[in-house]
Amino acid sequence: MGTPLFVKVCGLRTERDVEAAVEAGADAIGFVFAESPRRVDAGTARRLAARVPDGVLTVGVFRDQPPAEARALLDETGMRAVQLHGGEDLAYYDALRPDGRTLIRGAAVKGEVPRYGERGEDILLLDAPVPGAGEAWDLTGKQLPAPGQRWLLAGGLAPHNVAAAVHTARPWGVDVSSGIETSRGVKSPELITAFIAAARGARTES
Ligand SMILES: O=C(O)c1ccccc1NCC(=O)[C@H](O)[C@H](O)COP(=O)(O)O
Repeated sequence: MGTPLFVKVCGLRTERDVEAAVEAGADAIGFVFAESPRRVDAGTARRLAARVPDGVLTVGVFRDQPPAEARALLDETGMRAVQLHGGEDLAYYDALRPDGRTLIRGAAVKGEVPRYGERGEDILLLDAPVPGAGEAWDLTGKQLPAPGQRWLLAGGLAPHNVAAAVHTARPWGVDVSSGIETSRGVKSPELITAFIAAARGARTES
């Protein structure tokens, strides 16, 4: 059996969905503060994050928002990690680094695959060009991060295809949003549970 796969579920907005994710064994739960149908306000995020046990990362997701705005929301809601999903530069990462939160860099694969560590990130999340759109990117011929580097495969994953994607790409972890929804922005506890089980099953077999 290899290293356990890290599983992040993103864009949760209800207690029911957070409970399903925790119960199923998610490693990280993302709360979207960027412009999105999945966006949550600070009060909702704080209330939901309070239901997440210490061992599970709570992740605030941002896209090109001023660092001061991001820091204020992260502090107010008690997030343990931050995911930057826009064109944030090294200076932006450096501004948040002293806070001690896990830094996740959401990077779009458009041609060449972005390299791990270019922003000093703890985790690199490789995604399709439009985040949260449920679209996969083509892995064919891509130079993926080296084994042992902490990177998440994202983009169009779902319970029915995550195992095959893990076998092909051999990521350190996976991230999902659209594939655990019944309609845009509406998560399904059953799909959350099925996704986490399918992802974990894939790594166990490898
Ligand atoms: O989910 C969003 O709406 C979103 C909006 C703005 C920035 C980031 C966003 N999501 C980031 C994620 O981590 C998604 O889970 C990831 O892009 C995968 O999405 P999907 O292809 O829908 O599974």
